[in-house]
Amino acid sequence: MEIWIWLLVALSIALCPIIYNVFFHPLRRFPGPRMAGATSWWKAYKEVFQQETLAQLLFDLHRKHGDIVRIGPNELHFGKPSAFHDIYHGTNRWDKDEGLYRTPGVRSGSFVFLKYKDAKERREVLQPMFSKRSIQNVEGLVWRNANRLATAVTKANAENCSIDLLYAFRSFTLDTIMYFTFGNCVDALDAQAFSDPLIVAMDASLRALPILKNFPLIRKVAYSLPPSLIMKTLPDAERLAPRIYRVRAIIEEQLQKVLDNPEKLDEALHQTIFHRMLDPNAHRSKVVPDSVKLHDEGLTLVFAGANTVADTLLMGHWNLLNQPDLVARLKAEVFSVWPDLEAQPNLKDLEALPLLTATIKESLRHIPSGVSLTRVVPPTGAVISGQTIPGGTTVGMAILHVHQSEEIFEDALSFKPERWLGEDAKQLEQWLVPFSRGPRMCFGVNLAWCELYIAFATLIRRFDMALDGTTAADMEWRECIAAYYPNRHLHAWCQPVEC
Ligand code: HEM
Repeated sequence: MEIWIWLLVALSIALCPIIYNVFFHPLRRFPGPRMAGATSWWKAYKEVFQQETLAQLLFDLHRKHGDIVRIGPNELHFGKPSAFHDIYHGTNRWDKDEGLYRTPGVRSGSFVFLKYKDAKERREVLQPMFSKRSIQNVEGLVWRNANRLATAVTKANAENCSIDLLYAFRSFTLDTIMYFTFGNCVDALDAQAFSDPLIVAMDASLRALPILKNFPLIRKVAYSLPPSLIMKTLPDAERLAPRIYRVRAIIEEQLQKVLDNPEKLDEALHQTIFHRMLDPNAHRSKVVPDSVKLHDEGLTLVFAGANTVADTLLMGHWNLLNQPDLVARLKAEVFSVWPDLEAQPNLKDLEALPLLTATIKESLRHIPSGVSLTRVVPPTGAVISGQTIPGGTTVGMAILHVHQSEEIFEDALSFKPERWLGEDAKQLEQWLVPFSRGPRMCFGVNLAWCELYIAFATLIRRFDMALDGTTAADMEWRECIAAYYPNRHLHAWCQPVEC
């Protein structure tokens, strides 16, 4: 047969799925960009080649196409805030979607378990460590790290340097979650300019996420080789090894220290997460997971717990530093429970402060959560936003579409803590969903709030801060599973207060 006939056959085979997706797929009746319905390459093109955040594009797409937009051959995004509660409802035991949750390259771990059953079993092991009472036991750890943060900021200021607040906050949250997980940490807070190799590596690895998410084959190859092998065999690995391996290698080192010497955990000042992970009685099966599974859990906990809290601190401080009046009122409020610098308050005192609490809520509303948290509709189908959705469809919504909804939040893009102090604040609470909702909602909530109270109070009480030329363009962010900031991000001068 002539070569052109073979080419024609190959082309027809390649076109078959596109023809099916456009003309015969059960989702063909849902509106959206034609290319998005035809092929998953549309999403890949937007996220990888145009480096767009889909959730931001989706504001326009929802305006054009309505409340439901088809953004992949088998995927719908919902834009009406009430749809969030339809999808992430407490009774929905829907699977997480492989397309998104395989991105980190691990198959087990609380965040990435696809099946509710597996997630529930692991949650039974870990959740007791995150209860309000357990978190009271790590309050000391959080204060210690907040004080280390303040010391490092003071030192940098004495050297006439402004502070890279993104890296400073990430160092604080990384040391905290890592110590809480493994009973040891990399001491990122001690690194010059908050640039510990792990902080730099984690930041760089975030930029690879769009490729890893959209190209499963590249992801499989990249993750199939053990990081230790890559680090050993690649010439000049320290400089050349993809940053993502570096992150894994460092976390593996922390875990190995624990596995080699489990009794070392007892030297920690409180119970750690790995105390529980390594206790056979904590598991339903009475068996401790193998070392790969332990590593996967350690990695996902560190990723889930570090950047999210740091992003909230970042967005809060960016907005505060643009509103000096608000900072003055906050300072006065924090001062009321912390008059003497040497006698720091406890978490309970901070939790009673209305303006500080409202500021944290408003910061959580402003976090860059642009990923559609995708779920798979069960075979029986479901009703979402008043529409019947066929079983097997991937559905989701980015939290941003709830938090920036003008239908719910008046002047939604403005940072106004007062909205959480007004008469209708109680009603608004149901629309503050930074930790998501339902059976897969975040179980790090209490730790997150503890870190946020203590870090906000520490910086507000101990420093007079001013922007070091940061502009709105510097604060641009992108996200396809975890946010990163392609520009300069937040830098501020931090002058320690005397008393
Ligand atoms: C402000 C801080 C935080 C925010 C905004 C946040 C947000 C979220 C969100 C939206 C989810 C649901 C993701 C999904 O549906 O796939 C989630 C899940 C999760 N978060 Fe957080 N989180 C924060 C802090 C933490 C902390 C401190 C930890 C501690 C390790 C943590 C651990 C987890 C875990 C393990 C999951 C997966 C739960 C599951 O799928 O069953 N998070 N988080």
